[in-house]
Amino acid sequence: MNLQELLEQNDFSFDSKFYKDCNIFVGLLQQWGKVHNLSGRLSTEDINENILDSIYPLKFIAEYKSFADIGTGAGYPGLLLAIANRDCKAYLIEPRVKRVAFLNFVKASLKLDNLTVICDRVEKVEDLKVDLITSRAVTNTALLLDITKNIINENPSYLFYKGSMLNEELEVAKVNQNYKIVNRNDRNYLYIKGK
Ligand SMILES: C[S@@+](CC[C@H](N)C(=O)[O-])C[C@H]1O[C@@H](n2cnc3c(N)ncnc32)[C@H](O)[C@@H]1O
Repeated sequence: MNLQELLEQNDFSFDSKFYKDCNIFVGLLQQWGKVHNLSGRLSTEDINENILDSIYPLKFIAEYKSFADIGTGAGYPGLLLAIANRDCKAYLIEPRVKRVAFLNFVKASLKLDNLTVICDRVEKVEDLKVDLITSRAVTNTALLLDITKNIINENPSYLFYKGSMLNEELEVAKVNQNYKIVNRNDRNYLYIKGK
């Protein structure tokens, strides 16, 4: 099944530019990934599944004008969210130089003018305020809430891509705001909504 069929099966409808951009991303990741060990699985099928995982929350999260993705690695989820919505300001925060070089290469190749890649650990980032924080496979919820304090607007929302340990993490993090968990296969998306 190709990417368009996979996404349409999940009730998404994107224009042809989105699919063209994604295909370029897939090709670049497969080229760079072999040389630089950017991401574990590089088959088109695995990358397509990661693309779906990255953008799936667009079904249920509220609109946002800006977001920062913490620890984007080879692109998930922040790069795909930036491709899917070119009207919002996207910041990808990633300290590893080779990964940052790859993200900037994709940015230039796709002319993603809405995207800024920051080569640093999020704790060290200054002079940035965003509406939404996203993160997948970086650290636990409590720590994510703590290390992103510097870069949030007054009413931030959070979207964390989690697995099965989410309930324990929620207890530790003492999340008592308005939140919801959306489940898809082994994935639990934690969405903490700003006021
Ligand atoms: C396991 S990878 C996950 C990459 C991507 N989010 C994914 O799901 O495929 C974790 C990434 O987080 C980055 N990272 C770790 N600590 C970080 C921090 N404090 N601030 C920003 N990025 C961080 C690492 O460099 C690494 O690329």
